[in-house]
Amino acid sequence: MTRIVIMGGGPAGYESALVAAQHGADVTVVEAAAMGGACVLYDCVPSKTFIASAGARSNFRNADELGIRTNNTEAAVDLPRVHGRVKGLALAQSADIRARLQREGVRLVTGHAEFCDNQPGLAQHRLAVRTADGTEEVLSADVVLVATGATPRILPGAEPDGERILTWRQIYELRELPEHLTVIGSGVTGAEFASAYTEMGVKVTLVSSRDRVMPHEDADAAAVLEDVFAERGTTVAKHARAERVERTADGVVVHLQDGRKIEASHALMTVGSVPNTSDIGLKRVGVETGPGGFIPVDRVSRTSVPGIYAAGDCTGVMMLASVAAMQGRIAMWHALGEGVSPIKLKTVAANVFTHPEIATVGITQQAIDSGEVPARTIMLPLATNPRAKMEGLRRGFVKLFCRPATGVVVGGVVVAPTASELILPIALAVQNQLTVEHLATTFSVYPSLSGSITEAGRQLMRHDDLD
Ligand SMILES: Cc1cc2nc3c(=O)[nH]c(=O)nc-3n(C[C@H](O)[C@H](O)[C@H](O)COP(=O)(O)OP(=O)(O)OC[C@H]3O[C@@H](n4cnc5c(N)ncnc54)[C@H](O)[C@@H]3O)c2cc1C
Ligand SMILES: NC(=O)c1ccc[n+]([C@@H]2O[C@H](COP(=O)([O-])OP(=O)(O)OC[C@H]3O[C@@H](n4cnc5c(N)ncnc54)[C@H](O)[C@@H]3O)[C@@H](O)[C@H]2O)c1
Repeated sequence: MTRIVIMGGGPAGYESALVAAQHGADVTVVEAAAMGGACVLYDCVPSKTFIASAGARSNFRNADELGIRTNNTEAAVDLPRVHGRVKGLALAQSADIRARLQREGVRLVTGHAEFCDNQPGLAQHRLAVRTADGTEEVLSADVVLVATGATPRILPGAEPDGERILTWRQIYELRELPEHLTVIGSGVTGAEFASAYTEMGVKVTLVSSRDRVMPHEDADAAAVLEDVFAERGTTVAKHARAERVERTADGVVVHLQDGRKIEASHALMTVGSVPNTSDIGLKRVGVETGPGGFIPVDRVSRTSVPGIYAAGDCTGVMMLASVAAMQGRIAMWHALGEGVSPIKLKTVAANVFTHPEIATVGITQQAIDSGEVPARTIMLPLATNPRAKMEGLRRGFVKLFCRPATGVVVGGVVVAPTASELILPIALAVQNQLTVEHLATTFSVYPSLSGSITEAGRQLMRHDDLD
C-alpha cells in the first residue's frame, strides 16, 4: 500500500487526501492549525462570509430606487454578530472537512511537519512532526505532497499590531467598524475588502501602487469598479506606494514613498502573500525554491525530486482554492499511477467578490490586444439587458472571445452582481471547446442576465457570417 503524507490541510491538502484515500492509499494529513487550512479559517471563507453581510446592507441602499422605502435610511451593522457568524461558519466548515476525511479513513495529525531525511536522493522520505505540546513523531512516506499554503506578507515599517494596523486575518477581532480604513495594496484582496467596507458604510481609501485598481484583472472591469468607488465616496490613491505606517494616538498615518501622507483610523495591509516554504526542510531533500520562495512544479505537480509533489499557494500557480485543489488531485492521480491530464490553466474560472463581481475565464483581453492570441471579441453592456433594467442595474457587461475562423469560445468576462454564477456557461464552453453558435442557439430564460451571454454568442456569429 502506498504511504502518502500530506503537509497542510487546506484545499490542496484535503482534496488530495480524499482522492488518495479513494484509490486505496495509506494517507496521513499533517496540519499545523485546523482542517480546511488558511482558506477556510482565515482567507477565502471568512472574507466571502463578511462580503455576504456587506452585500445585504447594500441591498437596502438600492431598494429605494425600486420603490421600496425602509424605515432606516442607514441600515445598521451589528459587527459582533457579523464577525461571530464569520468565525462560526469557518469553524463549522473546518469541522465538516475533518469529519469527512476521518470517514474516508485518512489519519489526521495536528502539528508542524518538516522533512528530516538524512540526505537527498532517498527513495522514501521522512517527516518530523512537532505537535503543540512538544512531542515529536517521525513519519515515513513513499510519496509526500507539500501543500503548506502562504501567509500575509509583512511590509517592514508597517508591522501589524492587531489593533490599528491589520492583516486581513485580524479584522474579525475588531469590535467596531473603522471610522476611516486605508487599504494598502489594490490586488484582488485589497479590492474585495475596499468594496466590502464601502458597502458596510465605512469611509475607505484604497492605496494602489499602479495607475488603476487590480492591475492583473480585465481593465474594463477594473474601470467599472473604480466608477462605483467614485460614486460611493471611496478614494483610490494612485501611483501610491506605501513606505511605512505610523501608529498615532487615535489612528494611523500612511507614509507614501513620494512624500504624501494619508491619515486614517485603521490600515489594512493587503500587499500579497509569502509561501510557507522556509522552515520545512526542503533543502535537506534537494527541493530548490524559485523566486519569492515558491516551489517550482510541472503540470502534474511534480517537484524536481522524485516522490515529492507540491500543490496550492506554496507553488505560486494561480493562487486560488480551485486551482490548489486540482493541483493536489492531479498529484495524487499521478503518484498512484492513474491516468491523468496535466492541469489546464486556460480553463480556470475566477471571480473577484467586489460589488459588482468580476468573473473571468480563459484568454484575457490583454492577450488579445497585444496580438498574442488572435480572437474576435464582443462586449455587451448590461444596461441593454431587460432583466438588468428591471433590477435597476446600470453597470456591468458581458465580454465573449472566440477563435476568428472556427468561432470556438476561448474566454470571457462578466461584470455583474452575480458574475460568479453567470460565468459558468462561458467556462463550460471554453472547457469543452463549444462555439459561439452553440451559445447562440441555447435557450436562455427571458428575462435574464444570462440572456446577454447567448446574445453575445449571436453577435459574434453575425460577424462570422460577414467574414
Ligand atoms: C483574503 C483572501 C480571499 C480569498 N478568496 C478566494 C476566493 O474567493 N476563491 C478562491 O478560489 N481563492 C481565494 N483565495 C485564495 C485561497 O485562499 C488560496 O488559494 C487557498 O487557500 C490555497 O490553498 P492551499 O491548500 O494551498 O493553502 P492554505 O489554505 O493556506 O492551507 C495551507 C495549510 O498548511 C498548513 N501548514 C503550513 N505549513 C505547515 C507545516 N509545515 N506542517 C503542517 N501544516 C502546515 C497551514 O496551517 C495551512 O492550514 C483567497 C485568498 C485570500 C488571501
Ligand atoms: N476572489 C478570489 O478568488 C481571491 C481573493 C483574494 C485573493 N485571491 C488570490 O490571492 C492571490 C494574492 O492576491 P492579493 O491581492 O492578496 O495579492 P497581490 O500580490 O496580487 O496584490 C498585492 C498588491 O499590493 C501591491 N503592493 C505591494 N506593496 C505595496 C506597497 N508598499 N504599497 C502599495 N501597494 C503595494 C502590489 O503592487 C499588488 O498590486 C491572487 O492570486 C488572487 O487571485 C483570490
